[in-house]
Amino acid sequence: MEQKGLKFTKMHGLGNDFAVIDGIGQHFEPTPERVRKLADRHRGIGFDQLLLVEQDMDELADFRYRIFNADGGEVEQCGNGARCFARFVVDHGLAPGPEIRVMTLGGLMRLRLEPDGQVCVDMGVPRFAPEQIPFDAPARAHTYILEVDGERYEVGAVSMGNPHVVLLVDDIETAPVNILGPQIEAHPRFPRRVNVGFMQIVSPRHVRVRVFERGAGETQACGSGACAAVAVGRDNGWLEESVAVDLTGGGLMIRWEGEGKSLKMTGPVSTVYEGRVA
Ligand SMILES: N[C@H](CCC[C@H](N)C(=O)O)C(=O)O
Repeated sequence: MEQKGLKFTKMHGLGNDFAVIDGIGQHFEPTPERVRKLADRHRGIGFDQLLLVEQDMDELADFRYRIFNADGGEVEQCGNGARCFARFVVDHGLAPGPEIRVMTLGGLMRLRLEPDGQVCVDMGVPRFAPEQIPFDAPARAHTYILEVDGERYEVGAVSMGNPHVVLLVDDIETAPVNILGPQIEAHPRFPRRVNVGFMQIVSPRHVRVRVFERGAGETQACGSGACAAVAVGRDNGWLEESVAVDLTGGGLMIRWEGEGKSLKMTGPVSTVYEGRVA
């Protein structure tokens, strides 16, 4: 008997949770209002982002990887989601793996399923030029002064395909994530808004990060935010090439050789359940 409703798989990367939808085997129109309704944690599926699997029309990649925030906006990148995307397409027989190339609005990414079940994502080259973030600043700098509600903050800014700002804090537990986060997310100097990361440096090889995500609020983990924190930290000479990043939901390993090189992120993936939604 033909089952009704949209088929989805609920997954997460360190508690950053997703509804993953096969847009090849079924039709799904990701309108902002439909995504918002599905994202509702009381009346819908509930998720931080919706990930949509599509064919890559210009054949540069194996798939097109589309990402929608809970607020309905389509965005350029999702690191934790990329790990779930790789697991999903192999588990659903859409690709043999272990290497998978995906095209996102932020560019081409290579994903690799590791023998231990983790996934390594080549997140591409971090982009620091203000116009690439985008960020309203006269020139590229290691840090900038951002005025927020009359206060001045020293921040780093970088694109991982999506825009990130990073602030240093002494103690991640007491970081003003939900006070400063929303204010900076919508700051006028970020024309496409911005993900707001808070980083405590424990050592040059170990940091703790929390992120107030653009279009989703604080999440238990943000893959591109972890990458952005390491990129800014390394760009300022505070961090070494391989860094362990502790997020609320767990840990990622980030490796970045430096300016102009690809940044790599490795971490776990979890599949929670399969479902259908009206
Ligand atoms: N909120 C992000 C998208 C999701 C990123 C995050 N979940 C990750 O793992 O990278 C943005 O608007 O750019």
